[in-house]
Amino acid sequence: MNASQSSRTPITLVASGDLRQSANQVCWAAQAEMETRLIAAVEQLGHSVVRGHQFDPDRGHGFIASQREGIEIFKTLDPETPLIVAEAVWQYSHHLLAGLMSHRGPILTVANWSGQWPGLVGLLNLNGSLTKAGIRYDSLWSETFSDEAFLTNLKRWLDGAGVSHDTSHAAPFDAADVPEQARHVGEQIATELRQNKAILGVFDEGCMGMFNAIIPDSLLNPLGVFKERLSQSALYFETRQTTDREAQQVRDWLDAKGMKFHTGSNHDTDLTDAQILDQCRMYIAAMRIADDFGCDAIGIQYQQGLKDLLPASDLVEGMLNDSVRPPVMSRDGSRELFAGRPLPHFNEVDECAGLDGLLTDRVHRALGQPVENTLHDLRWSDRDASGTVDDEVWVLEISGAVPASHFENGWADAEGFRQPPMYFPSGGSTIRGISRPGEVVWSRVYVADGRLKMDLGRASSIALPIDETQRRWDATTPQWPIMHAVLHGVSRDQMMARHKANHIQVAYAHSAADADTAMKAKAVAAQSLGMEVSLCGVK
Ligand SMILES: C[C@H](O)[C@@H](O)[C@@H](O)C(=O)CO
Repeated sequence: MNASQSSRTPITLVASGDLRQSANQVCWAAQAEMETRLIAAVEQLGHSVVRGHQFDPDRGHGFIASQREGIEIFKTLDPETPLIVAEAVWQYSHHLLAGLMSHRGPILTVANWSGQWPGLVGLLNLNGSLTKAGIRYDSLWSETFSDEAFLTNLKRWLDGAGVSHDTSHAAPFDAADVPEQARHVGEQIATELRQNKAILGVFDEGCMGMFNAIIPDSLLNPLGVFKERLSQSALYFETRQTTDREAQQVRDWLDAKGMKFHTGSNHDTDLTDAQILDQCRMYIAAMRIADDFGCDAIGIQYQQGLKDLLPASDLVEGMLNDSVRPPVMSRDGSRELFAGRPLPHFNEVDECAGLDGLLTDRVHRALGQPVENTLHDLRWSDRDASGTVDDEVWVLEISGAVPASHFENGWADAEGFRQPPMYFPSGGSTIRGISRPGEVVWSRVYVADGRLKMDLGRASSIALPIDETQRRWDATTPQWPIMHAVLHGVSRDQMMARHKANHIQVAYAHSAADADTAMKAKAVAAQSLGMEVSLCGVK
C-alpha cells in the first residue's frame, strides 16, 4: 500500500528521542510545536495523521525512549501504514530501526529546520542508519512546513510518488585527472595501510544508537584496519590510577597556554576544578591504554555508561586530536607517549570518522599540511545575517571539543564551559572557540549498499562578526565549538539530501591549492583501498 491509495488512510507519526529523560523533557516543547505544524501541512493536503504512540504525562514527553519501547510500539502498528518519523531533537536511531526494518509501508523522515536542538543532526543519523540497513525511505526538512518546496514534495510522497531531491552535485571520483603528487601520496598511504595495518581502539562500540557509525569488520579489515575492542570500565579504572600530581601538570599546561575555564562551585550546574582534574586524568589514562594496545586512533563513546562515572570526555578528545598538547609519559616515566603528534580520536566512537581521521592524519602529514582533524555535527545552516557574505553558512558544531589548533590563536582562544546538565550530569569542560578562517577539506565515510563509501568536498571556514557568531551560538548550543563553513558547490538542500551521517570530518590546508591536493590524495587513498568515492560540488 502507498499513501495515495486512499486519502482516508491515516498517516502514522512516530518520534524517537534520547535515552536521557532530562533531554526528552527539556526538548519536548519543540517537538510538540513541530508536530503541530507538520500535521497541519499533511491535513491541508487532504490526509489525516494519527500518532503511533502517545504523550506520557508521567514522563513529561511523547518520545520513544528505548529500543524495547520502539519494538513494542511497532508491534501495535499496521506494517503497511504510511509512516512519518518526525524529529526536532537529537534521537537514538536504534529506538526505531528494529521496527523500521520490518515495516513495509512508505517511510518519510522529517525534521524542522532549527538549530535549537540537534533535530537535523538526529534526522541525518537516522537517514544514514536507514541507508546502511538498506531500508528505503524518503526525507524532508522545513523551517515553516508551509513553503512550496516542502509542500510539493510532501504531496508527492502522499501521492505515492516519492520525494525528489537534486543530488547532481555528487559525481564519481575519477583518479585519471589527479596530479602526480596527490596520486603518489594517496596510493602509498593505501599500500602502507594494507601492508602494515592499523588499529582503531574502540571504547565500547555503538554510541547513542548510531547504527551508521559502526563499520562491520568484514568491510573494515580488507583495508588493513582492525578494531581493538576496549572497555570504558578499563578507562575508568586507569583514570583512577593516575596521580594528583600528573593530573595537575596537565591542568597547569592548559592554564599556561591561556585556556580560560569558566568555573564555579556547584557540581550540578557549574564547571568545577575537580571535574577538570578528572578530565586531565582521563586524558592520561586514554593515552596509556592506547599505548598498551598499540592503537593508531581511539574513540571513547562516553555518552552511555561513562556519563554517570566521569565528567565529559570532550576536553580529553580535543587534547588528543592536537599535536600541541600536554605531554603524557608512560606509567614508569621512561617514554613520552605519541610525542609531538595527535592520537586521532573519533568522538562518540563513530568508526566511520575514525577511519577518515586515520587517513586524513596520514595524508596531511605526508603533504606537510596541518594534521589536526575532527568531526563536527552538521547542526544547522542559515544565511549570514551580518551581510558579510551572500552564502548560506553552515553551523558546524560538535558536542564539546575540537583540536585547539583549529582556533586562530590555538589554546589561547579556547574557553572551557560546563557541559549542559541535561546531556551531561557529571559536568566537564568543553573546548569552545571559533574555527579560524581558512581552506578546508570535508569528508565522510559511510556504509551503503553493503560497501564502504566516501564523499569529499571543499569548504571555506569564514570569519563572521562576533554578533553573528553569538546569534548562531544562541540559536544552537553556546557552550560548544563552532565553524562557520561555506561549502563549495553544494547547496543546503543538496547536502541534506545526500549526506549519510550526522557527522562531517574537517581538516585545514595551508592554501586553496593545498586543500585541493589534500582532498584528491585522500580520494585516491580511499579508492585504492576499495571504497566507492564521490566528489561533491567540486571536480
Ligand atoms: C549531547 C548530544 O547528545 C550530542 O552528542 C549530539 O547532539 C551529537 O553530537 C550527535 O552527533
